Amino acid sequence: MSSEEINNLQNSFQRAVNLSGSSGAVSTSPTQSFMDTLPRRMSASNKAKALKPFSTGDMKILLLENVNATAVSIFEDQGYQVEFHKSSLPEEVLIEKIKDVHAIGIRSKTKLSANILKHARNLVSIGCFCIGTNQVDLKYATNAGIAVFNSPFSNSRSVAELIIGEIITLARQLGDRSIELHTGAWNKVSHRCWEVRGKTLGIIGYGHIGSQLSVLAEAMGMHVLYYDTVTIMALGTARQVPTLDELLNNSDFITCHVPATPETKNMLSAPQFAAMKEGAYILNASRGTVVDIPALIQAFKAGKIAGAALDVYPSEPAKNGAGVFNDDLNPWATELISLPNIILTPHIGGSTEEAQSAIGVEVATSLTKYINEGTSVGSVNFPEVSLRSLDYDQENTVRVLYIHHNVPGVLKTVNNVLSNHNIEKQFSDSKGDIAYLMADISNVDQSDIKSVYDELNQTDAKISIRLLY
Ligand SMILES: NC(=O)C1=CN([C@@H]2O[C@H](COP(=O)(O)OP(=O)(O)OC[C@H]3O[C@@H](n4cnc5c(N)ncnc54)[C@H](O)[C@@H]3O)[C@@H](O)[C@H]2O)C=CC1
Ligand SMILES: O=C(O)CCC(=O)C(=O)O
Repeated sequence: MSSEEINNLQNSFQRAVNLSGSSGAVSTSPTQSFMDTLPRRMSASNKAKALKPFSTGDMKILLLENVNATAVSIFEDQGYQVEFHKSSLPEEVLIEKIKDVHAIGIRSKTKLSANILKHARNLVSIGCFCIGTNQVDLKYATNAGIAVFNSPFSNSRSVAELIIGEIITLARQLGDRSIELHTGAWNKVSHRCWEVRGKTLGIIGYGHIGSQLSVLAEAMGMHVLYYDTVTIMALGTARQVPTLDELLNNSDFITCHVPATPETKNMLSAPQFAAMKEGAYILNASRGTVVDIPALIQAFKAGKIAGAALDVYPSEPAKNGAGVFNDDLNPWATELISLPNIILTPHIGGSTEEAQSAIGVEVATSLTKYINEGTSVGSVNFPEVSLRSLDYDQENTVRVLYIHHNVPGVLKTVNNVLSNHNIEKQFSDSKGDIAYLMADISNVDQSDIKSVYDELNQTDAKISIRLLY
C-alpha cells in the first residue's frame, strides 16, 4: 500500500471518529469518504464475500499475559495492529492503553473491572484466552455492548492431567522427598505413603475438567464420587452424590473444579474440613476463592488433612519473578510454604503447549469472526447470533450489527430504518437485558451508508452499532 493510500485510510479513520457524536469515541463503521477510497470487489459467483470493518488495518488489538503466538499470527494475518505484552499491565498503564483498542486479549491475571472498562472508547470485544471469565466485569461489558469470548475446554485435559500427577505426588509425598534430596538428604520412608488404586476421589464440579478427571482416575483403579449442582450423567462407574457432605465424608482425595461464584466462595472451609475423613488430601486448581486457605492450614496442623495441592490463590502475582509470593500478597503465605506435603504451583493448570496453542487459535478466531462478520457464537455474555455469509458478487449489500437494550418495540423502529432497502436476511436474539440484531440489507448505495448509520444511531434503545460491507 502506498503512503498516500495509508494517509487516506488514516484520514478516513479520523473522520470516523466524528461519526459517533461523543468526543473520543470511534466508530468501526465505514464513512462515505472511506468507502470512496476502496476498490470495488471483483464479482465471482459462489464464493463467500469476506466482510470487513471499515478498515482492518485500523483495528488495534492489545494482547496481554503472553497469549500464544497462534493468536498473534491470526490477528496479524488479518492486517490488524497487534500490541503484545508478556505479562499483565499495571492498572494505570492498562487504562491508557485500553482507551484506543478495539479488542483486548487477556488470561486470568488481568482484571477488567468497570473502572478500567469505562475508559475503553472503541472496545468491541474481549478475548479471555482461558476458561474462567470471572476476571472481567461481565455486567459492565454487556451493558457497554462489548462481547466477551473465552475458550471453554481447550485446557481442560491439561488441568485433569495435572491433578492426576498431583494425586500420586501427594499420596507418595514426592514433593518432600524431592526437596530433601535436592538438599542432599536421603530419606527412604514408606510411612503414610499410599497407592492410589482402590482409593476414592471426590470431584466437586463435574464439568469439562471434572468429568475428564473422572475417566483418568478410574483408569488408575480409583473409585469416583462427584458433587454438582446439576444432575450430570456419570462416566464409567463414577457416582453422583446428592450432598457435598456425602462426598466429604467418603473421599480420600477431594478436588475442586467449580467456577468462582458467590456460592463457591470458601466452599471448603472449617466445617467442610471437619466433615472429611482423617488424612484426606485436598486439591484445588479452580479458583483461589473456593478453598479457605487459613482454615486449610489449621486442619493440616490438626492432622485432619494429610496434604494439599494448590494451583490458585485469592491473590496472585501480576508477573513471574522471585519473592513475589509473600505475606504482602496473602497474609498466610509464609505459614503455608513452611508446611510439608503441600504442593504449590503458580496457576499452571492450563499451561501446556497443546492447550495454549489451541486456545490461541480458538479465541483469536472467535474475535476475528466477531470483528469481521459480527458472529457472536461462543460469546459468554451476548446472545449467540450468526448470519450465513454473503456471496462474493453481492455488491451493494451491507451488514448491520445493532446491539440494543432488550425493550419492546425496537425491531419495529430498526426495521423501519432498514426497510428503505431490501432486508435480505436478519437474526435477532436477546440475553437478559441486551439484545443483538444482525441484518444484511441490499441495494445500499455508498451514499446511503452514513444515513443508515445516523438513523440507527438516533434510536433510543441503541447500545452500539457497526456496519460491515
Ligand atoms: N488452574 C487452571 O489453570 C485452570 C482453572 N480453571 C478453573 O476451573 C473451573 C472449572 O472448569 P470447567 O470444568 O471447564 O468448568 P465447567 O463449567 O465445565 O464445569 C463446572 C461445573 O461446576 C458445577 N458447579 C457450579 N457451581 C457449583 C456449586 N456451587 N457446587 C457444585 N457444583 C457447581 C457446574 O454445574 C459445572 O458442572 C473454571 O471455572 C476455572 O475457574 C479452568 C482451567 C484452567
Ligand atoms: O492459563 C491461564 O492463564 C488461566 C487458566 C485458567 O485459570 C482458566 O482457563 O480459567
